[in-house]
Amino acid sequence: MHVDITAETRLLLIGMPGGELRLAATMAREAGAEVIMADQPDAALNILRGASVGLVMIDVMADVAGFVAQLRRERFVVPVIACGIDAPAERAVAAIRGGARDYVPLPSDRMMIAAALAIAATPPATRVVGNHPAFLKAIDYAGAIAPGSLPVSIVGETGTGRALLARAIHVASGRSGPFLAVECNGTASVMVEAELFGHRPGDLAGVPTGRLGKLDEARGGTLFVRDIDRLAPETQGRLMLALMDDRAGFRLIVSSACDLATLVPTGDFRADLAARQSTARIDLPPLRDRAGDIALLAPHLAERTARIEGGAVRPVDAAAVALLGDYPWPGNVRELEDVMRRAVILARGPAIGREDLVLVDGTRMLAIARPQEAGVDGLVGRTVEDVERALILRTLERCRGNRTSASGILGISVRTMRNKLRIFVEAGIPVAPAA
Ligand SMILES: Nc1ncnc2c1ncn2[C@@H]1O[C@H](COP(=O)(O)OP(=O)(O)OP(=O)(O)O)[C@@H](O)[C@H]1O
Repeated sequence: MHVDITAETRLLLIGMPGGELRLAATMAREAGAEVIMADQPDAALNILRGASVGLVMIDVMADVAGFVAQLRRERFVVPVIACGIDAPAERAVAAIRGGARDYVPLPSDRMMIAAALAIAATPPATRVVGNHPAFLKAIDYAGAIAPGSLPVSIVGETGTGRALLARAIHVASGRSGPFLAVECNGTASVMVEAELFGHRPGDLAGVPTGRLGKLDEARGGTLFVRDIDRLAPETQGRLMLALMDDRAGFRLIVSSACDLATLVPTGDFRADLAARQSTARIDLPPLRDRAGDIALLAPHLAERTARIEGGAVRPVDAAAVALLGDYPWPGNVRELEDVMRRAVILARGPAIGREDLVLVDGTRMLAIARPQEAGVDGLVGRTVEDVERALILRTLERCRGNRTSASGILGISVRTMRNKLRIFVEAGIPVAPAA
């Protein structure tokens, strides 16, 4: 089972009292997992109003759709997974249609259920792997500023390990409070506001109850705001006001795709918030710029998934590492992690080999590998313009339409890239849609 539970790990389980699920949850809790239990969706909502939860698991026989609808009404952003023991397939389908992110069939053995719940409620590993000089510089700096409460911004492309580093800073800081995360990218601003600031009873139409915001809940701990460059201007203002209050009592770490200062002149980001948050800025390099780290990361990620999700722990052979090093990784370490998760399942031999490496759409990495011998000779006879166009389109395709990653690989600005693509489109040449 893989669930991206961002930074929080507290698991809320909704299951009938006396049922197998509840008994297993008690066992998982006794073994040290952070599991909160509720008998009914209503009781679960009450818990959510007062405490942050990273993941909700709900018995598929409960009213999943009704529960998810109420979560939306109250603007909660939390993944909901339906689960059941020998449940009929229609219930699972209905749960997904009702808004559950996934359905997880649980084993019938109570010990096994307890183990599955314990995994879901285990904090993600904070081991940070890599030894490229630019990466080490970032890690050393993070270690140096971890103690205390200096505001930190972590700048890097998606999947470069920004959340992992934020958590590592929190752990190294020794702060006793919780580590809580708020996601800005792809989350409606009303939802982000509710997550950050909570609301009082009656503030939301049709919702008589109030709810605690993460700003209050993070007291004594760390609040991690992911992709803060996507935060709406009004919310930036509210956040800045809250931060000016001396009693805030939490450390704010943010991640963004670019240096916040560069967004100030265009009016996309508040100057005061950018300045405050840039007290310490850590730049995480994209994976393609530290391809040497793949030799360390690939086996680490394969072993981690094998241990968490089950599967044999196999080494990664040298040819596979070479093939991985040849790919541009638009999704960075997260994408590599996903490739290794599939490889753990696919591998049959003594080691993970090239044939076990598959992209998200099922394309084998071997099939798209750059022919090593083609070289410049193969280009003789073609015009520079023609070769440039082919290179741009192919790189864009490999980056699945992501303009920023493709232009980074090509060493041109996003603006130049967009201009070129516009010219291609005008000439009737098909261009991969923006990711
Ligand atoms: N240097 C690293 N060592 C070990 N694991 C890593 C490293 N960098 C990233 N990971 C793993 O890769 C995955 C993605 O990392 P993370 O969530 O921190 O990325 P991110 O930059 O916050 O991106 P996004 O916002 O898209 O999630 C996580 O599972 C994380 O544990």
